[in-house]
Amino acid sequence: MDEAAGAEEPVRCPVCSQELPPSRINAHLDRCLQPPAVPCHNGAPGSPTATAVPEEGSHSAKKRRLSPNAAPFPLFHKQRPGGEGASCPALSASSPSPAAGPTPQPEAGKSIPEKLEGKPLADKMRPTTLEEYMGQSKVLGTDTLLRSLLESNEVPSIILWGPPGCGKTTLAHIIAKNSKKHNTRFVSLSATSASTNDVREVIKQAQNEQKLFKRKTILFVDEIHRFNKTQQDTFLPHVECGTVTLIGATTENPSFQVNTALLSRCRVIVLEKLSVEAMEAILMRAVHSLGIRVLDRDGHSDAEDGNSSAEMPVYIEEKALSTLAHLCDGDARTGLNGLQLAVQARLAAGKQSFSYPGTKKSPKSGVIIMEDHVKEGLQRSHILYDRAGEEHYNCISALHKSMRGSDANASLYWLARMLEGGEDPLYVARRLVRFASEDVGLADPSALTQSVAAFQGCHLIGMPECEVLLAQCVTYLARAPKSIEVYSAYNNVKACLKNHKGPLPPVPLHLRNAPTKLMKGLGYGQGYKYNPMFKGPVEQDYLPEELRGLNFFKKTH
Ligand SMILES: Nc1ncnc2c1ncn2[C@@H]1O[C@H](COP(=O)(O)OP(=O)(O)OP(=O)(O)O)[C@@H](O)[C@H]1O
Repeated sequence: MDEAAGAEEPVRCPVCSQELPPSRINAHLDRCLQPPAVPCHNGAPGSPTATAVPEEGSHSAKKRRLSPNAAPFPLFHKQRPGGEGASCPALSASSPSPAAGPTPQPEAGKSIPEKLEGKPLADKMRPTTLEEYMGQSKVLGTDTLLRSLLESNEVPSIILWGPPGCGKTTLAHIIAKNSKKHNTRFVSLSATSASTNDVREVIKQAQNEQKLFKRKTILFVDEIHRFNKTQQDTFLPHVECGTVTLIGATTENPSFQVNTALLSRCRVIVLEKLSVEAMEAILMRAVHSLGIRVLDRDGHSDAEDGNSSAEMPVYIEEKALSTLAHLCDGDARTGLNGLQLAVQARLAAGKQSFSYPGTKKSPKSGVIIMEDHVKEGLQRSHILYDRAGEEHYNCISALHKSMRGSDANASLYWLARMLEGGEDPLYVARRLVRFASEDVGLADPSALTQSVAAFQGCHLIGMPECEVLLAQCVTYLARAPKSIEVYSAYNNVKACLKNHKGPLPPVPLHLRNAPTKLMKGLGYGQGYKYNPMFKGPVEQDYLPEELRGLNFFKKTH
């Protein structure tokens, strides 16, 4: 450490937050770490809100082993929830985060119900290595930039942008685990609940860590788009000077939601919805980890029937896994939670004898999870409504037709089917704007105002609050008088243009603007009758000569 430079700037004790000259910090730290607890609080017990655990074998780790009852050292051991120094829920820092632990293995000796206890299956199955991380080969494939940066531990500041459950948090944890090998701290914040002070606190600790132990800090900010401009600005200088390496995760387009200055200092990594194949691999890994046997179409199990001492073997149809992989819309959390619910529900139903349909195989005894059970295991919304598939189009069509038929009741039903199924409210709102013009049209021009307002309202407040805005607008549109006059007339004009043979007729000279002398000389604007100058109706043609007499409002298809 540069002592001379440090002498000018005091450093902060990560234990008690006291500011000290750098020359005194080591002695002070030794005192702070002495067992029994030496009160070195400066009136701010547990004030640092982030926690981290030291590297095995590091100086501080050894100290901790020597003094198990030492005063809380929030930088170096996990805080107890609710206890003194309990961390802000928005904030956690770790080396051994759940993700940084060992690869989830079938917990030997435990029954399936026991394995399903506690944390959600999706959390238990969170990959801890790039090898276990499925899909996303475009950004993480063998020859990609990100992969080589990660392998050389050159982690740049990045923004991970992708839909829910596609693996943003998981990737951040894998990066953290990888960096841990190179003596880097990992701190995570959730932008939904962290305050600007929390951010400042993390940055102060990162500065101290750098000064005292030359340790880098990776700061993971989940849902970074939820931070306001001031909060995002707080990171800026520290990202720039390398005090923290920022990994932000967002489901929203960062071009709109992340400050331009911050964005320009980060690489944006676009993660995609997980493919069905990746989902199948994720589910298969979970099924194997739980010790569930997979039955193929012929009723063959991937484990020998007689080789297990399990009292109640659990089977799952291959088809059920495939359906789950299709229905969860590339969201691994939804898929794994759906699997968990299906298994738990079938376990609760108890052991049964079943013969596998369509085969001559002898009946099996145990628990079987079939396609229908998996659908039940998924949230009901995911069964009723497959956002990516046909149901999306079926439901929007049903909504449109119900409103056109002025059936407010049915309209609300289809609206709810979509929203409860996780449809993007802005997609529905955009369709309503279109409907207001296409089907209500001039019979009630304020329908357009209503629907645009509903769209903006949805944009402002998001789900679930915006559902009532959409319900109001849908009811308004269903009850409104209908007119397709403008819609049909415009279609007639488009058809006329499309079917026109030869060059399009020129704009009549009298309708042309004549801003220059030359144009005037060419006859532009000549003979044009300026309507306000006339008391009564003005006789004047507005269509090109060859189209005169054509009435698009009357013309039928
Ligand atoms: N690429 C992947 N490979 C394997 N498992 C994955 C992958 N992506 C996600 N998962 C599983 O899904 C769970 C949820 O993923 P994760 O928390 O990383 O999603 P996310 O993109 O951060 O979602 P959100 O935006 O909702 O926070 C993980 O715990 C893990 O079990």
